[in-house]
Amino acid sequence: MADGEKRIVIAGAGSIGCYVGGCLALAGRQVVLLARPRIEAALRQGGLRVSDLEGRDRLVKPDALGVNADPAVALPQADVILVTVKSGATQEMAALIKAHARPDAVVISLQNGVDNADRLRARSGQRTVLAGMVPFNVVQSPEGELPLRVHRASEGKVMIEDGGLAGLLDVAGVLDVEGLAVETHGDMKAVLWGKLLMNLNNALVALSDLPLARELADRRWRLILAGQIDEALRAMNASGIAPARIAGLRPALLPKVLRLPDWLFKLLARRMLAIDPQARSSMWDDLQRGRPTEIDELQGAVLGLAQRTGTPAPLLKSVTALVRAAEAARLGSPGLAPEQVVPPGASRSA
Ligand SMILES: NC(=O)C1=CN([C@@H]2O[C@H](COP(=O)(O)OP(=O)(O)OC[C@H]3O[C@@H](n4cnc5c(N)ncnc54)[C@H](OP(=O)(O)O)[C@@H]3O)[C@@H](O)[C@H]2O)C=CC1
Ligand SMILES: CC(C)(CO)C(=O)C(=O)O
Repeated sequence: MADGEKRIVIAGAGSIGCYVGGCLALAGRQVVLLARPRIEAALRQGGLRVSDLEGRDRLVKPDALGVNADPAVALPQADVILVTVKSGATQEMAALIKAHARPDAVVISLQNGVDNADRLRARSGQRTVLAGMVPFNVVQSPEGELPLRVHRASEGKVMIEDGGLAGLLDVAGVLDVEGLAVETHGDMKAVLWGKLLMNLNNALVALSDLPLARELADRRWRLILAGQIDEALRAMNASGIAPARIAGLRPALLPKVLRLPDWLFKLLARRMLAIDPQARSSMWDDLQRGRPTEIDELQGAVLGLAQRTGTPAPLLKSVTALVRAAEAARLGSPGLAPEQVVPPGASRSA
């Protein structure tokens, strides 16, 4: 079977799943979106609108979309399964894949966090599982809007583990299509830890209620992000983890760039600030929808390293506690000011 004919199942059609699945369907790939009934109904009724920062705005008509809410129907069709559920649902999705997918289906995690591919590997049977990393943010239209719209609000290439599947699957050949740039990478561990450094900002966006571009433009928030990254780099260094470059920058330079005055940051960090004014973070989406966040897989992963290596992490602890409180309150983003996030006595510029 030619790579372009492989059947791709999107396991968890939300923001990332609908964006990736929509681009693939528009490129003529055979795609089935495994969705919750609410999203299934919206897609069947209005189709899927897929737009991006570069000005593309395309519609996949309802009859051109494969969508199903039943894993027993969707998963057995897959040659390739792209897992796009939040980390808290990885285990459940792994069990569904084990129960319903063909043994030769290749599973690819397109999730944040550093160990979702390992979780899938451990629980989805003997299948080949590859780690992936999505660098861009996707904004989903408010519930009820038809057609459901997913907008890629920033840029970047999706990285997927070079799995040495010679002859079996040319990952980039299947997935690299218009609107979705995909490349393989030989060291996904470094890529995922590098991405996690940037994802430490997801919580700040979620706590502040600010769009990402406005939050990053404010040095008071950048100092908190820089402080978290310092703590994370110390814990990673003590654990022998070397994160990959982020937004073209060596990780050690990130805190320095983030601490620059606003005017200089805006000048030098143009690539980091190329973001749609509406984009926030996936953790903000979770707080707004009253769902559990990925704080355990993001700040929590670094806190685990810090605890094991005895490196201090007061800012990461404070941010984690605030996100947990907001999750428990289920009132959406608490709209905190930067001063409310820094623990008493701690320095943002540590
Ligand atoms: N959003 C973004 O911009 C970015 C997200 N990411 C990462 O990508 C991953 C996915 O995030 P995102 O797309 O935002 O998440 P979403 O919550 O928007 O999408 C996940 C979807 O999967 C659904 N789902 C969960 N379990 C099942 C199931 N068993 N069967 C069918 N559907 C299911 C969820 O429904 P329900 O909620 O009802 O359970 C939800 O609709 C996360 O790890 C995130 O961190 C990475 C980069 C950017
Ligand atoms: C915002 C972005 C793209 C980077 O932090 C992200 O990964 C998310 O929203 O989860």
